[in-house]
Amino acid sequence: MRLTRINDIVLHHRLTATPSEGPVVVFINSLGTDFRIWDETVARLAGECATLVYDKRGHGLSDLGDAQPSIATHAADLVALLDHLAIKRVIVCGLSIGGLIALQLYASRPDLIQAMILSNTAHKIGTAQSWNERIEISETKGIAAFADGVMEKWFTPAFHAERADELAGYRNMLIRQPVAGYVAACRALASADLTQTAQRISVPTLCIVGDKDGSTPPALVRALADLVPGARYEIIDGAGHIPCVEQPETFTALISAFIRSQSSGS
Ligand SMILES: O=C(O)CC1=CCC(=O)O1
Repeated sequence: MRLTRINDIVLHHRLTATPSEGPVVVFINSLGTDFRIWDETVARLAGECATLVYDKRGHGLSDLGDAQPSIATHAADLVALLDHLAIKRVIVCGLSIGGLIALQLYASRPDLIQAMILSNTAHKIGTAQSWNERIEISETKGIAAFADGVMEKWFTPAFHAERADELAGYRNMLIRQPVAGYVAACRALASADLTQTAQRISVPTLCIVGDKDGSTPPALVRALADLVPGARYEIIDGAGHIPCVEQPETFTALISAFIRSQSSGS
């Protein structure tokens, strides 16, 4: 693990050893999570490609900074992190708000992106009203006031019934998230619309969604895939909003095949 000052904030990140060949895949986490959500994916990809995970600004161990960050601020942080690590080209995999950051990275620095994996995300997520309501409850009552509702969106009923310990742990991850960082991300989401960027993408793109995603449902992710020229669209059965946690084997198999197809050019 590394803690590095970038763009005037400390960013928490971890780069696995770079194999001599093969791409670097960078993973961008979702609202209210930190980079531990990628643990199973990173472990399964070991030996196949290098992986970079990091806690975006205001999440996990990373600082928030003084000003309200936009999606563009988050993308600029990733540009600076890649620069710091001397990484010139990546396959970017963004979950939810992480997908918006990936799209923004493409808008500002397409030269850095070899291919994109957009998991459980969309060109626009929620409405200004829905995010403002969440901000208000976060600031007045705390994240715990709506955490159970969020868990219903993140994970399927089967996960709730059969994996109670993991559910408790991920609920803890959400409610221990600093409110200021959470609210700042909600504000960034409220004004983000990456529709035009999605329409301009000219790198191979894979869109993934859980069949029971309550935050970015299949129809919304399908709409994103329809915007991106030539994008592939895959549904993972038995997953909610965070398939890398709920169905890591299927999730990794999908992205692994996509990564291999980038190396072989198929
Ligand atoms: O918390 C949620 O509802 C899920 C979510 C929306 C944007 C994001 O990053 O996570």
